[in-house]
Amino acid sequence: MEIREGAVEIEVPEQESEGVDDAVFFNPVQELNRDLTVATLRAYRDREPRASSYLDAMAASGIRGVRAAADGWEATLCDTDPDAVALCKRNLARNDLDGETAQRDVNALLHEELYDVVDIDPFGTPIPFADAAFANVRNLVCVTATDTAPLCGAHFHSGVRKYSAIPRNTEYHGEIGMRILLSALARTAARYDVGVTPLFSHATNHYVRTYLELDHRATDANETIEEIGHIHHCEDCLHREHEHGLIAHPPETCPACEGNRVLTAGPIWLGATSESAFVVRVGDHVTDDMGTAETARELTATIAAELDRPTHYDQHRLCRQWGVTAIGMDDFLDRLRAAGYGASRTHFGGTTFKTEASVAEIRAAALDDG
Ligand SMILES: C[S@@+](CC[C@H](N)C(=O)[O-])C[C@H]1O[C@@H](n2cnc3c(N)ncnc32)[C@H](O)[C@@H]1O
Ligand SMILES: [Zn+2]
Repeated sequence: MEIREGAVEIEVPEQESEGVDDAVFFNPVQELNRDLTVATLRAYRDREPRASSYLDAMAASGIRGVRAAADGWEATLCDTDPDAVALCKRNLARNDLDGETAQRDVNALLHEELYDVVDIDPFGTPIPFADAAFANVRNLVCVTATDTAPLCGAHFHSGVRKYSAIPRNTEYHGEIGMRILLSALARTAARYDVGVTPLFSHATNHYVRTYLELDHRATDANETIEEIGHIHHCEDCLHREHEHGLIAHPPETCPACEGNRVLTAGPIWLGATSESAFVVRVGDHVTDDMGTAETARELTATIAAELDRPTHYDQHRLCRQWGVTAIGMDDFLDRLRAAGYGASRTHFGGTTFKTEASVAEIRAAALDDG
């Protein structure tokens, strides 16, 4: 079956063959992820014009690598599966594009060749590929993680094992998952004296995606580690606070309600998960030939406007807690702003928001009886 994505035409396995064990993988639902990848690579080239080589580390049909090659990247498409590599070759040829292919374990390839950009898009967790990527790549590491249940704390022990961190299943679990992933990636990079700056990160129910710019000095790695710490969350009143540092000092009781059901998550990434100006550029590089252009533009606009805070709130969850009726989000955010607090929507959900106000301050500012 042929499909068109962006500027290229790609042969992909028939959808009916999904149940066939050895079919080359293709997921049409990841089109948004791929469109945003193309836009991010364009924005990144504006930022770092010397970056030219792109490794599609787990290529499957090769759709990412082919789209990057069509945009002028020197693309290498790697997969362990010989059928996938054969399909990658056909898809490059179908679009008259040059590009290398490699039937290799990408961890081995990364230790032999130097690339400016690597795209890690595995089944489940990316952690088995993180060491080779951070030890060897020059500029940018793009990562998808589809194991959201371990990341968010829904599969607690699996999360602890894979990410060497304690996740917590709070009402902002999507953000916890993103920050647990960033923490594990940042700590891995630091082992190679590499610092990371998240340029753009987004989360859906199905996956987390992040783009990390690398800096190759020990001092950069030290600065990265300073962005790591812990979040303390009260299950009784939803108060939360954070502290930087690798050692956690959880309060014995909640400072807001004095309850004793305080959960601690970490080590977790507390720094910015995206760079706002860069995300605006990503949105500018979304083009009308992309099937998800509208969604991609909306998502980048929302993320670019998000306040830089380590957790977010959900108005509906708070209102349930307080036994009051929720109001429209615009009104709700206006009330917070009128009371002097910064407030923004987030991409984690339609009723979610970020603010520096505490739960008690939000209640006072946003409730009619406040
Ligand atoms: C989720 S799919 C990739 C999807 C593809 N990037 C896309 O956008 O459609 C994961 C691929 O990784 C390949 N793979 C698994 N382990 C690998 C390894 N160690 N090195 C290279 N490829 C690997 C699998 O054969 C599979 O084709
Ligand atoms: Zn409390």
